[in-house]
Amino acid sequence: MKIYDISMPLYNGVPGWPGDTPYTFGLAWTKEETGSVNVGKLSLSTHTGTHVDAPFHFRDEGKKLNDLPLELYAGKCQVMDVSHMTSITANSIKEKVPKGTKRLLLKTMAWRDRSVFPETIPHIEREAATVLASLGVELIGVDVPSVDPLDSKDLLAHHSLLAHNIHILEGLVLDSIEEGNYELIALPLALQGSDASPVRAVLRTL
Ligand SMILES: N[C@@H](CC(=O)c1ccccc1NC=O)C(=O)O
Repeated sequence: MKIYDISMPLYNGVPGWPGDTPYTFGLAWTKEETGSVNVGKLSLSTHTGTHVDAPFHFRDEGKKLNDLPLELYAGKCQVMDVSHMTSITANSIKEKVPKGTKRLLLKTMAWRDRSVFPETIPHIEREAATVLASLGVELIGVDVPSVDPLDSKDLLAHHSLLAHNIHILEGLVLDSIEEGNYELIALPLALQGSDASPVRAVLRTL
């Protein structure tokens, strides 16, 4: 069965949220030093590359990563092309998303040059969260670093999605993925108490 990798490759210098901990990988021990093995060492933000946000990221009382069910991140999903939109509106969701969609990935194509952090991205409008919830959506994924505008302080989309119990997956790579139905697997690491986690996100055809 074909697996489509929809994760950002991680490498030294991969762009991250401005000012956040840079991603670095190197060898802590080399085979020459140990006589037997190479051993890598990572330094990274929980928001590195393709990642899930736990509610604790933007709400002190919010659930932490290990409080969230893994079922959210594995199962049937729909990919919807929104590449012509500057923001994701309630109407566009109403028109295109069938009732009963539990996981929805939005292909905005707004982050074209992945070697630099984007300057502007489309965001999800507050009213769209209400419509998403009424359709049964529990997980929303985007191919940009945030569901809010990058300079947002109130994080309206994050909060309105959470108010409807909709969880967030960010930084997907959907360039070669066509609209349609797939199986998603994007499991977070078992980071106890965390606000977020990088994931290896993949799609499989049904
Ligand atoms: N809330 C944004 C991310 C965010 O705000 C952020 C991510 C990493 C490091 C710092 C951040 N924000 C403010 O300092 C998001 O999850 O889309």
